[in-house]
Amino acid sequence: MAVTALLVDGLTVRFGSFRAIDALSLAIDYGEVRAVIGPNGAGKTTLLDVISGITRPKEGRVLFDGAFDLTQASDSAIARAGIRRKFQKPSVFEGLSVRQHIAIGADAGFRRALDAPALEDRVSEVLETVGLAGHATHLAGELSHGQKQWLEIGMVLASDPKVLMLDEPVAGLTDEETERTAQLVRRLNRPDRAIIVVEHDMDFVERIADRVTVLHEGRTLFEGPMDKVRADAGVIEVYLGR
Ligand SMILES: Nc1ncnc2c1ncn2[C@@H]1O[C@H](COP(=O)(O)OP(=O)(O)OP(=O)(O)O)[C@@H](O)[C@H]1O
Repeated sequence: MAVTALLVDGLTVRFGSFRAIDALSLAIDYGEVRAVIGPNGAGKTTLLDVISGITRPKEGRVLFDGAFDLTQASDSAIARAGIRRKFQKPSVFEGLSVRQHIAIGADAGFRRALDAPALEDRVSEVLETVGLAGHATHLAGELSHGQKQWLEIGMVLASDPKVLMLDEPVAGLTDEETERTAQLVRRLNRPDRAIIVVEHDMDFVERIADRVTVLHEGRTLFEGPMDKVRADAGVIEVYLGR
């Protein structure tokens, strides 16, 4: 039986009189990669902002593990609970090494305190996972755009997240980098982790997502596997056919 990681329940976010999220309800399970797609302004980033504790809703709840209402918690408490996000634009520290970045991610985020050897092991494991082991001593400023994206994913991963949110992870990447990112996201999938990806690249979404939620005007227009999403007349009309 699938276990729900996040339950979004009757969520409404208003900016003035405009409803960016409109009575939205959805559930995201542990063990799944969920893509959230939809046209510009559909409310995708706003949803991630609510889950991260950056934006407060007007109504509704977001329950983590069935009990912890994220809409009542601070962004730091949410991060400490293991709900982590990679923002759209990479913002690495150009003068720090790749290894230092991952160590910061592990040190700042890991839910169990790690002693020095365990921290080293964790950093090496993450470097291997994100494909940057060969660049460990390089400065972040020397990395390509794609490598910076993987470095940021590595920083988040180093904290051992239970919920991992990726906002447009392949924007601006080459086809080869996109393919490597798809393989990486699938590797990050685990039974005790939920992964949420907001992305406009539909071929990438097809490669990574177990299920897809299509948002339109702050509501769910369609939810299901990508082949059903591609075939849905409503989704084609408001998004895919454009
Ligand atoms: N702080 C804000 N103040 C006013 N309006 C906002 C604010 N943040 C978002 N909005 C509006 O809410 C709507 C949803 O925005 P959001 O960024 O969530 O969309 P999105 O689906 O992520 O779009 P995109 O694909 O372009 O990133 C948009 O119309 C946007 O202009």
